[in-house]
Amino acid sequence: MTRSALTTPPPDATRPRPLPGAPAPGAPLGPHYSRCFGCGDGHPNGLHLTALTPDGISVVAEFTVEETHQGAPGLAHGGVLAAAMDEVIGMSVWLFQRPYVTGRLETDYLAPVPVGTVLHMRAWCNGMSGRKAYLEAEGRIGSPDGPVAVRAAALFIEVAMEHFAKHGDIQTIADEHHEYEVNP
Ligand SMILES: CCCCCCCC(=O)SCCNC(=O)CCNC(=O)[C@H](O)C(C)(C)COP(=O)(O)OP(=O)(O)OC[C@H]1O[C@@H](n2cnc3c(N)ncnc32)[C@H](O)[C@@H]1OP(=O)(O)O
Repeated sequence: MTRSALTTPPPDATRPRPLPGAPAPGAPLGPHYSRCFGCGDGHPNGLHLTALTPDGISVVAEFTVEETHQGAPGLAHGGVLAAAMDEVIGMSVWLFQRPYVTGRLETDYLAPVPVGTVLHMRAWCNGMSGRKAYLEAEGRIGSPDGPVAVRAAALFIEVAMEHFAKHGDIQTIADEHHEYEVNP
């Protein structure tokens, strides 16, 4: 992965461990918000990623590239692929039970991704330091061992729940996020 210093963990970063209460290995991860463009099952034209964690600290997910995801004829749009990578990385940082947002996302496109492809994605954390989490993801064509089409590195920043309460409906957040105590 070609990455900048901004998405490279500093020497003092710590490796995350599975937290008590992490989803059981292999159990499906539900959407963090039903209207989320990436994972929401109530979104009319979102990406509808489906995901699980094999180990409580990383996530594997599948994204089926549809006609509505095209950029060039028959091929996935690069921004849509970046959104899918952002989402799977966001799902992985979600395992640490603190609210994070994307600060920076770097993406390498290695091969075109045709409509009809199931992109097998994997995201993991390379280190955490203070409010910063340094994460990485890859997307493989057709199977978990298929050719790598996309790689991403990201810096996520921990925020207070007020970050979401300012523009979102706090009751919806409370209803959908039992992981967090919501005190707007
Ligand atoms: C409960 C529901 C969960 C839903 C999850 C959904 C997740 C998402 O959809 S994320 C959406 C896309 N992302 C966003 O909208 C984020 C928009 N950005 C922001 O809100 C702010 O810029 C935010 C929160 C990232 C940082 O602001 P703030 O809290 O004031 O912190 P700030 O002091 O600027 O930065 C903290 C540290 O991060 C670094 N940093 C912040 N942004 C970046 C960046 N883009 N690149 C590199 N470093 C950065 C700063 O340099 C600083 O470093 P240091 O502590 O070493 O000086």
